[in-house]
Amino acid sequence: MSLLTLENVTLRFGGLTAVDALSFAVEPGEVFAIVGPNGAGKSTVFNLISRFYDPVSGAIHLESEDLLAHKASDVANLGIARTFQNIELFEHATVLQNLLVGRHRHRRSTMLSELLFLPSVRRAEIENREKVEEIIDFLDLQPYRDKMIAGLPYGVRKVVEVARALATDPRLLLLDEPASGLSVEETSDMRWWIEDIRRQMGITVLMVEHDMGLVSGVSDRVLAMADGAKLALGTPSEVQSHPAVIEAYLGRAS
Ligand SMILES: Nc1ncnc2c1ncn2[C@@H]1O[C@H](COP(=O)(O)OP(=O)(O)OP(=O)(O)O)[C@@H](O)[C@H]1O
Repeated sequence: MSLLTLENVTLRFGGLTAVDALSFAVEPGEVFAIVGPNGAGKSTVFNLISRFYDPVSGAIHLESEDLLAHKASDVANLGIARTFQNIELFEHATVLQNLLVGRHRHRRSTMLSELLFLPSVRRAEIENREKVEEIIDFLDLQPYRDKMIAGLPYGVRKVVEVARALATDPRLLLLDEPASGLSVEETSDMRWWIEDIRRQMGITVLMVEHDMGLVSGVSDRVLAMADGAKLALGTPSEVQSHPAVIEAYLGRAS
């Protein structure tokens, strides 16, 4: 069974059809990229999956779970985590604190049990700390562990955002332009992080990305969109050589 399925999903902003009868499925364990010119509808697709927007028609499933029956606040509990195009972290908190916030959904305690600091609360706290330390090590964030986000270089913040998403223990990780604003070297590091997240953590990755080097290097399959609709779907090389894709990019450039 596919991990994520979109069937005939349409979303309009007033008269503009931002996503137009779009269907695709993401298989467990794959890295799946969505590419397309500015305004193609890529971020809107992420916002639909995250339940920020309600489609006017169509269906979205996480395995057999009807995502449209859930609110945005349920999405993390279902196992979907995301990063944002414009990094969204708590600026005046440390890396460690930001990651612990990411663990929030794993807190099953009540306020009373927390006040009494019951053994179950203590155990959960230790488990959360261990998980967060594991992610800090995994993404080489040890040197920044106790640093405030506000003072960190942009490239490090991008990695912290990925770390915070991983702290929720997702089955599906949505990365919104993971390479935007990164240097060539940082983009290459990001490629290896994505590869490791898939291979070592077994997490399925769905990303929106403009950097075709990163997309080709790390993706199993690519969906190319324009004007809210599917232009092509296949391996990176199939999609890059697809006439409709070439036309869409050259058309916008000219
Ligand atoms: N909240 C909104 N209200 C109105 N129109 C919107 C809204 N969000 C997006 N749009 C429009 O919907 C279309 C798709 O936008 P979207 O941001 O999904 O594109 P994108 O492919 O992610 O572009 P980019 O690569 O520039 O981020 C665009 O025409 C955009 O102007």
